[in-house]
Amino acid sequence: MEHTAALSIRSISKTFTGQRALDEVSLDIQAGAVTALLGMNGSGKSTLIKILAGVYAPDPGGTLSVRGQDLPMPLTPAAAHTAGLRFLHQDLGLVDALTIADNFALSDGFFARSSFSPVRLRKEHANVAATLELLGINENPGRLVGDLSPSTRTMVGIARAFQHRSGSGGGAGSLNDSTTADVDSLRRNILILDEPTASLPAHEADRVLALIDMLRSHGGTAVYVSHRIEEVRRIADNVAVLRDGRLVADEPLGERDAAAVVSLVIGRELEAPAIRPAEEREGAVLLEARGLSGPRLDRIDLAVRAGEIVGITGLLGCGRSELVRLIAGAQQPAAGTMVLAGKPYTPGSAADAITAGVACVPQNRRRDGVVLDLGVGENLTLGRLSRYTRGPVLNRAAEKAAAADLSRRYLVKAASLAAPVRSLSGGNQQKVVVARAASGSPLMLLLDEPSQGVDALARQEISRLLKELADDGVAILVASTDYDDFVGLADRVLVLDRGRIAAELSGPEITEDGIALACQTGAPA
Ligand SMILES: Nc1ncnc2c1ncn2[C@@H]1O[C@H](COP(=O)(O)OP(=O)(O)OP(=O)(O)O)[C@@H](O)[C@H]1O
Repeated sequence: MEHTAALSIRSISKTFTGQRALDEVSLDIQAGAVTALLGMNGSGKSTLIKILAGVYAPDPGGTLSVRGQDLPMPLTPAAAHTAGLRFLHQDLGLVDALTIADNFALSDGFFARSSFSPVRLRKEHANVAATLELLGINENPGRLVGDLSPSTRTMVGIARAFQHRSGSGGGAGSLNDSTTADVDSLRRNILILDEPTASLPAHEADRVLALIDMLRSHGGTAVYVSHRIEEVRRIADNVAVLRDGRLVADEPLGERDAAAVVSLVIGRELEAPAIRPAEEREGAVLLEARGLSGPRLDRIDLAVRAGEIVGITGLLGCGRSELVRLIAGAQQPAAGTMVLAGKPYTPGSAADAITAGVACVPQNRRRDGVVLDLGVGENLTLGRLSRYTRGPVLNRAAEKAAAADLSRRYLVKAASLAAPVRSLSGGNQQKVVVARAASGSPLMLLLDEPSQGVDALARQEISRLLKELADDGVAILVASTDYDDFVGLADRVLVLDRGRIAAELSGPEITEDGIALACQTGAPA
């Protein structure tokens, strides 16, 4: 393994209005190794990555160099690309309606030309096939991206980042030009991934990690952002930690266990979660579903008691999210009935569900969970303004105080309550969604992948607040593919398999390994 710096970051700072997101960050990224870039929500990871990508200009004074060569500052996206910096952002930037090969061509500016020439098309397909093969991706370049599994899409996104144009001149687009990747391009470029596995189920994430492993075995260099500590332990050689915009650790991962990595990130030890006494879970049945069916669900019977926390998990396509959507009124069942608090429950929309007392934290927070251009405070109290009005008059002070209280309890890090949600880090946006859903005094709270992109401390805090809600009698249903979400939180975990409940775990059976096994075999460990 080489030990030179592939990328040197020197004195990089970034100030947004009213907020210093990065403060004199200096860091060497070792060549031929995977560096995990860690930090709590809002610590500055994405800001640093956007500076490396040439998307944000840093404050004057900092420098960047790749293999000893200074980069022009402020960096442009084109100069970052020329220097060999390659990025995989969370939204992969792939077009579902196009084939893998067309997506490769699109990013390289070949699209318009290549689509009309059968000769070029064949050649491009062969090149794309070679690139996929080099990275161990067993897919036909002619397949539509929309038909790929989530992990394959991510892997295709990585492969595409490594293509480079080679050719024998004749100008861009000549028949001898081609896009391809070879071992040299894997070694030469630096791959920077911003939470590539955040929305992938654990077993799908494994495939992406294996690909990064393979990249390293070819001598490749990667910077990897993740809140999933087990992944970091598996993949990283080095860890660099940002806290409040400052670099506070830059060292080899060594033999650190998960707790040690977490304390490096949060700056102290994470306390063990409190166990809920059993008597808290003995409420009356609040929601009862019978024969609930939909495109992915097959006659589900389910009862959730007041004060109970029930987990729902399963492998890809098991029907987990559909179950949440049916109960949340976002989708209508093909068959089956539901009863909520003793009354028939047939929500025709999410608004109906909320009126009936069922609140939901949806999976896609940017689309369904927050209004990005409204302030943090307004998002927190959205839909609940009647609480802060007397007659026609809105009591702004009461609304503000309620928003401030929620923001404090859910550890939302924002410049101010007036800051638009768009300016928050991903994890902090998620905390706003959870806080709002939980604050409306629901009878039942549904959460779909609640810890996506949320740091370890906030995750534990959300867990603690969910337990408090359950202690107050709220029925809670948590759908997740991150089995760690259930440990120390759920009273029961239901494992779905092809639309049916295949296993149920409770009490001490609820461990990451126990759930993983039940997901694979359909039976509790
Ligand atoms: N466009 C922006 N305008 C104003 N403030 C911003 C903007 N982008 C980021 N910030 C602020 O900069 C800080 C760092 O945010 P950043 O997105 O880099 O965090 P992060 O470490 O990537 O967090 P997460 O783990 O939640 O994704 C945050 O306090 C955020 O509110």
